[in-house]
Amino acid sequence: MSVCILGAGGWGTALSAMLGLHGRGSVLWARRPDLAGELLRERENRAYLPGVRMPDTVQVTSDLERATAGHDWALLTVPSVGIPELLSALPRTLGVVLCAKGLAPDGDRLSVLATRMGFARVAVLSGPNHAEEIGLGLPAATVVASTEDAGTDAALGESVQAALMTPTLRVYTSSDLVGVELGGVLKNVIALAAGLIDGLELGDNAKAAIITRGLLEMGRYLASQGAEEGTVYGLSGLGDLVATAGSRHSRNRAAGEAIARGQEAGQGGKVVEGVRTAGLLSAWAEAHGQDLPIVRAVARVVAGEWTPQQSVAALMGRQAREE
Ligand SMILES: NC(=O)c1ccc[n+]([C@@H]2O[C@H](COP(=O)([O-])OP(=O)(O)OC[C@H]3O[C@@H](n4cnc5c(N)ncnc54)[C@H](O)[C@@H]3O)[C@@H](O)[C@H]2O)c1
Ligand SMILES: O=P(O)(O)OC[C@H](O)CO
Repeated sequence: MSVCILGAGGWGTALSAMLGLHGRGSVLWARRPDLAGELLRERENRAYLPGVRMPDTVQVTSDLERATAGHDWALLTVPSVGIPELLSALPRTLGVVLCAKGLAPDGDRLSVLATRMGFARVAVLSGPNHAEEIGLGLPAATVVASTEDAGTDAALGESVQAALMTPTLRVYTSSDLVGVELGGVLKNVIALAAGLIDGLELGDNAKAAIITRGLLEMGRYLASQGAEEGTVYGLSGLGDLVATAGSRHSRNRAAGEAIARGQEAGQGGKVVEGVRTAGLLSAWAEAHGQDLPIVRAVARVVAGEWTPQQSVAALMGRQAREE
């Protein structure tokens, strides 16, 4: 069985390479014909995932119709900003597995957007999964969530689980689409905050505090959106927060560190989802009278309204309270 992967950045490339390591086939769609040509020639994605070989079982194309032909569902591995455009070009009968850890332009979940656009079979894939490690075949676990609610299809999750489960990737299913999807979205913002602490050299205690209080904030937001209570403590929540906030691979953590050091937040053209997410979530919290102080602090820093030091002072100066 060949897996259709739409998006040839780090994540799409890693999944195709991982499947190839285990003798499984895939077709990888790159939006830019020049990138598709380079991947076919070099068998390595030097811009987005250097050092990972793409086995011959990976087919590459920049033709979307050719990529999806004969496939019942596809993994969508482009950044969240590219999801609306990609969805609009896909047949509504295709099952779509959303892998981006970001929000739609209006702040909605990407799965809500997909359902609104007429897709009846929607799932999300999320977990502590750095492309740099998955692509090399290092062991990892992830979650695919789908549900019968809102017209989506629970069976899609099981198909994805069967297709992606290999000796190096353990895939769990979940019926909590909201919780799994939002865990990956929120953890990027908290990882950015952890990076600010790294860049300011504030120490391990501060980092532990931001991760722990950040997890609480994640749980608060997930609950407000109807997620199940335990999901934030699973792979897509706590698991991904741990993997990201302490990682040398994380672009979100590294962006926070760079900002605190007065450097450019950009990561060589690679997507840093937390920057846009922080603004969207902070605006939501303000509009709904919700308390998301770490999200707000990160949003203000990335918008240039606060210095990193001001964000620390704001968080430390909050009113005394019970844990
Ligand atoms: N890199 C990881 O370890 C990892 C792991 C899990 C999930 N994710 C998520 O997957 C998504 C993609 O991340 P990535 O690491 O692959 O990004 P990346 O920065 O490595 O690459 C982005 C790719 O998407 C392409 N692209 C940009 N805009 C596009 C558009 N409008 N339409 C089609 N293609 C477009 C770029 O040309 C590039 O090929 C993000 O939401 C990220 O949070 C990443
Ligand atoms: O590099 P980041 O910060 O986008 O994180 C990558 C993955 O989401 C980790 O699970």
